[in-house]
Amino acid sequence: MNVDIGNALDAVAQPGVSDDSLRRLDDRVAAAHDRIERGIAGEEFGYAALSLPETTDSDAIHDAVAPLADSEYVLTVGIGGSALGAATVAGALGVGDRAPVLDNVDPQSVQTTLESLPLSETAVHVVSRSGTTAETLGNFLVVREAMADAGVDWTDRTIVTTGESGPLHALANEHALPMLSVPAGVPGRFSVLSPVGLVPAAILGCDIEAVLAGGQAGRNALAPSLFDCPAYAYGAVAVALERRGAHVNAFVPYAERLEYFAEWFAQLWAESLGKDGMGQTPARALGATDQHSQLQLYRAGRHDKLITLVRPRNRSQLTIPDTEIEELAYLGDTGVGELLDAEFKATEASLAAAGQPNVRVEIDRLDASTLGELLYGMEAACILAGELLDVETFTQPAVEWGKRAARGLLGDTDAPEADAITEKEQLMIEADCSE
Ligand SMILES: O=P(O)(O)OC[C@H]1O[C@H](O)[C@H](O)[C@@H](O)[C@@H]1O
Repeated sequence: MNVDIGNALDAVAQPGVSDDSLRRLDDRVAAAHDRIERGIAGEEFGYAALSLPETTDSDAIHDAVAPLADSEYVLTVGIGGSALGAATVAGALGVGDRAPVLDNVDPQSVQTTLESLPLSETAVHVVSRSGTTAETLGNFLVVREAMADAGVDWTDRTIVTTGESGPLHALANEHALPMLSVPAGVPGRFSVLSPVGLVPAAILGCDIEAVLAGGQAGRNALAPSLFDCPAYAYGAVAVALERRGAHVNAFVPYAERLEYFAEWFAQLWAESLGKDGMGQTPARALGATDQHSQLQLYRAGRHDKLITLVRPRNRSQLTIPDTEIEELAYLGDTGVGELLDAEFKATEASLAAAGQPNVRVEIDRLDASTLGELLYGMEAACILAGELLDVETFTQPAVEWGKRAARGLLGDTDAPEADAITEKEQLMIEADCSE
């Protein structure tokens, strides 16, 4: 993974970072790196995520999924970090269409997904560290019922990844289900390089060892200077730009297989850094598609954004045939991939010409190893950013209030937050549809 921060310098962009600021910031990066290395060495909560390429036991994953190796599909039932990692890995490795995810409680979507799957050929991967997340457990109970209705013994087709205790752990024990662990000390959004993110890919025959090797390459690339470490360069520049007014991070992969990666990054960045009145709002986009929608805002809107452009340097080609249409002759005999690369470079230059700060994140080509390096790099960048912002990177207390209010609405009497719902301030504006 390489990172080009040239278009974030104040010679190009406003807000921008000066050479002097980068050098001063690098002293803080060195101190943060020491803190991170101590956290990794001590297997401290959160920092333990950066040991996963070493601590994840891929043999244990293969052993656990062996009974499901004949599956044509893997349905992941989870939410947040317990679903996005799996979707990101499967999508990036080209098996996303065989690895659907139920990570929302939308009845139409759940129904449509279940009706679309041959449940007798589908492995179900239920993922929840706590084992109590309402959306995940609610969906799982629906999936289990659908399997029974289809005459499928759910215990033959279900694998569980969960914490060391809790209702899901107990259920797996009760029914002798294959079970793997959400690594202790690793928040869900940082757990992709563990069974949480790797089980579906393993069932579908992907090279999870190569993903972990890529993660290890990311581990080896950590260094006490942003000028020697792409991940730290990205994290440090993102913080420097946020401090100068870039309160949005528009994350734009130029590879369709990285579309879920943007979703994964959005949770990682928002849930880790959105604290104490700080944090960049992730905006997910896709190149080249969103050049025809959001680019207008990115180029001509407020200078309150960092645009992160992600691309593989090498990609497959698909020849565009010659055409008799004179105005389109320039397309003839080029490749679709070549067109996408041209649009990437043009968009990058367009943003720079408008003084909008942007950073290029590049991998050689999109494969299992570079995916592992990219995931690891963004995790390390996020942890560094958390150190520089001095926030609690690995917790997410703000998400708990709404959960309690929802449970209160559904009858959980220990949740006074629900009262706020009935006491809502109302000013209803209604259309007058009378003729
Ligand atoms: O894995 P679980 O315990 O089911 O948690 C699933 C998700 O929900 C929580 O609310 C957090 O926001 C996420 O960081 C977590 O990944």
